[in-house]
Amino acid sequence: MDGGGGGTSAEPEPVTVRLAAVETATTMARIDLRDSIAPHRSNRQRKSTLPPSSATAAAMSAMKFCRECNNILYPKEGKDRRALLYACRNCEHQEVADNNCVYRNEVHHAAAERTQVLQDVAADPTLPRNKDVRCAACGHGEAVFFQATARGEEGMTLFFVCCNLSCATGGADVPSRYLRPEAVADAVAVAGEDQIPIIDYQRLLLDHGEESARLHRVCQDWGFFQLINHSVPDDVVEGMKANIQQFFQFPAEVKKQFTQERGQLEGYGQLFVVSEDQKLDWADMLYLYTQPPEDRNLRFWPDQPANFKSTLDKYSAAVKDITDTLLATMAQNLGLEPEVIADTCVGGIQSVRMNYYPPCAQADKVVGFSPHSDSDLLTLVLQVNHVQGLQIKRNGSWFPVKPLEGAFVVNVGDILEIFTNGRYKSIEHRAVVDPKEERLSVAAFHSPHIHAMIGPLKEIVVHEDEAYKTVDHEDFMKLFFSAKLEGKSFLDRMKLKSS
Ligand SMILES: O=C(O)CCC(=O)C(=O)O
Ligand SMILES: [Fe+2]
Repeated sequence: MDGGGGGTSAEPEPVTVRLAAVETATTMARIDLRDSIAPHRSNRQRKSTLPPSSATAAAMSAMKFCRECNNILYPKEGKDRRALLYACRNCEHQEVADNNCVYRNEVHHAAAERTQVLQDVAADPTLPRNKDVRCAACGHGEAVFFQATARGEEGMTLFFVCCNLSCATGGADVPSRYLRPEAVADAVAVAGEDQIPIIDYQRLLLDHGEESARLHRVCQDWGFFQLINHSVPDDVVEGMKANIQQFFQFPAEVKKQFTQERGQLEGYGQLFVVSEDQKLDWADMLYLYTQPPEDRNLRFWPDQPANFKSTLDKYSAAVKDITDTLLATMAQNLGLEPEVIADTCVGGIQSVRMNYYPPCAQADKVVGFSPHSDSDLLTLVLQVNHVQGLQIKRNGSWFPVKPLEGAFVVNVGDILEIFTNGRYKSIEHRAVVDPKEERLSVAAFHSPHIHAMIGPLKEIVVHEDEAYKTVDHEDFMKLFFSAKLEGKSFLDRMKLKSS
């Protein structure tokens, strides 16, 4: 089942309904057989590329007129003389062309200011759409387009308006469903404070003394750590990053083939969309069940990029392997036989959630991923690009995590807190959004098998009271979803009153 803040989706419309402008100015005149197509340029460069100077435009559009009757001369093939002629359609006059260029189409590409574009144009259902363009400002892959005369320019201008709302509006119009005033109110710990602890996986394997003792303390004090020197091969990690970046760049119609089914989590969409008036996270996700392999529903696994499935397969196995090792070490640290936890993980459930957080010009008014704790045993998060956004609740304020290149951010989930009767802490965390750049992450959630009982391990509570209820895994998930849907703290529901 799900780890983390997973949920149901009544209307899993992806968040990518925001926009920016890409403008293409098309000036028609006489063809020079070599069309000139200027590459995309930034706003700053734009002034020098758009529009063509009036002198150039005039030269390109110069027309010839009949010296007998003053009507327009049209280009015509002169078969006898094997030459290009200009002929009058009113009288018999014709003359040999002094230049073989009869038509020239100049296309200037430039990211433009939105001087004339109405803000809701991207939502206009009557306008044609194009999915072969990519917005220079936000990377979004869908635009509406229309033709109009641009002020002070000759010829027609073809306007492309990005369908990414926050992009085109400069963030002025973040839809109200995404506005989260509470996000602004919450204090964020000042930069310069300690970072979350680092655990070296190789040292953990080699010496079961110092590093594993540190791991034990970290799980009690922080509930979060970065795992370096882990065993997932670089090519698998890099392959995973590349695949997921490519997937989220596909046009909406490609991604929508994998859309979640109503009331289900798996697939492409958003989390916990249950009603029209509900606040939404500024994120899209692709959520897949990956282990045990027989639980995979390949209908939701993208078939492009071409090696997506094989990469995720390798990634899933490698990450599960690390998780099993970490859990065995933790069990020993808790004074248990390693099998006590490991046995619950034979046939254990792993799901992978790939998170895409588009940039938002009003980043401090939206939330990428609402505060939550993960409902699993252990989560391993891979940061896909350099943009940070994960924050954990520590000493009452939000503590920004700075992921190390190639490391996993690992966190204790609710089930591990319950198994350990509260010794290990499942920490609330959230993701914030960057004003300019997209952010991507891949979270792998690990839970016991579906028949496991979820409650304090009996070996742990020999001499103490149980602080949490014991329920079977299916009831646990039902409780998780109902708490989530009612916006209640899930762990509080699992706590026994006396604790
Ligand atoms: O994006 C992140 O860094 C964290 C995502 C997360 O917390 C989750 O998927 O449960
Ligand atoms: Fe999470």
